[in-house]
Amino acid sequence: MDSVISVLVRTGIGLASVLLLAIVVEKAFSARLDPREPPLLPSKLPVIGHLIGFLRYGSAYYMQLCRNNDLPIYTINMPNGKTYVAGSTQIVTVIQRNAKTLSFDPILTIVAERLGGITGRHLHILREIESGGDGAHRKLVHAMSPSLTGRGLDMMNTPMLKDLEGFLNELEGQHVAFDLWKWTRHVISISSTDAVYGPENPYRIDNDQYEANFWTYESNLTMLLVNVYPQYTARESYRQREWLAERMIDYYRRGAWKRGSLMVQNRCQTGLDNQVPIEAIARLEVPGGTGILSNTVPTAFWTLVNILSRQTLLAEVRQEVEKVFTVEKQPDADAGAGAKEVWTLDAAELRTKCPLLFSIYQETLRTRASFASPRYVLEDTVLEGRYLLKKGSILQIPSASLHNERSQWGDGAQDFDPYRFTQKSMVKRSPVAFRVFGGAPALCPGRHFATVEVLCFVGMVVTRYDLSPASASASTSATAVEPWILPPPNYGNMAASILPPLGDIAVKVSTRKGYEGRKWQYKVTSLSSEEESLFALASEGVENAQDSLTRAGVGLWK
Ligand code: HEM
Repeated sequence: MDSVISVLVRTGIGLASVLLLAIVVEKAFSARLDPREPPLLPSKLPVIGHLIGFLRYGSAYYMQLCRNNDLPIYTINMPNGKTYVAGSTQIVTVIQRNAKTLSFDPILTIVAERLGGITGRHLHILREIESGGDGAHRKLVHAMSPSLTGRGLDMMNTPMLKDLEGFLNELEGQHVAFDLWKWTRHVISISSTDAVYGPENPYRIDNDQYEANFWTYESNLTMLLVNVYPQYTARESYRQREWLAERMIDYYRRGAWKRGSLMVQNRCQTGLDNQVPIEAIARLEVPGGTGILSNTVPTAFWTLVNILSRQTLLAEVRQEVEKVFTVEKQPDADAGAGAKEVWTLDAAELRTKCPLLFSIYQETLRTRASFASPRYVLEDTVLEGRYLLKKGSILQIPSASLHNERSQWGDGAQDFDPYRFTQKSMVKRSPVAFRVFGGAPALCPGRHFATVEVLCFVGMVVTRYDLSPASASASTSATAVEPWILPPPNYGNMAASILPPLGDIAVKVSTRKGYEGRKWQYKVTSLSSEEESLFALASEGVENAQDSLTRAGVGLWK
């Protein structure tokens, strides 16, 4: 008994000492804060309180802090140093004007080293110039943008849509319940990566083994990012990373990249021109998979279930999308002397003539985004003449707090309103209020590709099929009707800006009555430059985007 008491007493003294030490450190930290720096936001548990919040909720934690505080920008104390959190459109507008000193590039280096496993001389070549490197990684990223618009985009859309066609045809033969999340993940993973990597797509290796290993790696990045002897502390994801890297190195060494998309070719050629060894180019593709897939897959999933779970909305979307199909009769051997109807969905028309579907897509992104854009402060920077950001600190911009700002989105800012982007809003909105694809200097180059893919996937699924939830008890019954219960987001995922669901969602599928026996296909037509600017969204030539959207009658901005 005595020994139990003495253990309790010792533990109590130990905890009290740790707490005391933490309070002293926190006090010392606040004393070091320059009065011009954003105000300090203490955590309930000194020193590690914010870290615990971050580990629990990921980037969504920054949004929660913003929601509970009225400050446009503040400072929090993290074990790795000072972090500023900017959560108002007003301050983010100013931040974007300071893109030279508030840089994304050191983050690219962290990604290359910790998530790609690149070290030594190879890392030095990639590292940002401001930290003494050769700056090649930024060049590789810049090389992507031109190949993800115009002809390069069409070249990727063609195989991606061909794959979608095949996967969606297979659903006709699906007579047992299946997990809608895992199915969507597989369909989008293979369709996207076939488009990116071409006929020798590594994701298809060994019966899609690369795909399976990639998702295990992707969902366990935290300890790799922490980077303390990752071979021991992040054993599983470290092993997956190396396995994935080996396959990518093989793809590049064989020259398979020359048969891939313009995006892959441009990246690789730019790397070679800048003395980046082929092994390092290949290794970058491992975390590169998170760029291509980690947001597109959940966006496709949530957009789809946002529609399927609302019967009236589903009927409206079907009516809208059906109008853009062209229908032709084709002689059909299976139908004897009869002819088969061929229903063709033009990807460009879907993008420009379906304002409701496009609105639901944007609203899904707005309400589901939980990402914080990280920026590294390269030089002391003063915002609005009053907030000093000190060199060497990290700045986080949680998009979700901008997406919930009532001055920008009105009283229903937190509600999912499928019609939000179809109307001319009465609220005058800042261009940075919608920040799903980030902003200068790191605006997402893949947004056009992702937009086409998600709209085409969702538009075709809802037109062809009835999908309904199947509970475990009724999973094989064709008649039971279950209410949709959407899974919660997985806050533990560090890779995604649009969080994946936590858990399964079993559904059953059948071809819609009256829609059987048709042939379904997509058609790729190029976007006009005006149409492309529909997808410019936030921050990319903000003024131009706003003009084009207004001309096109899309109520994104006012
Ligand atoms: C719905 C799908 C997608 C969403 C929501 C999304 C979102 C984002 C966000 C929030 C950022 C960070 C920007 C910042 O920090 O300001 C980003 C960057 C990036 N994304 Fe995407 N993304 C999507 C699809 C894609 C696709 C399909 C690709 C590639 C084909 C891609 C490639 C990239 C790259 C390379 C960057 C880094 C840009 C830079 O450093 O300049 N993304 N994306």
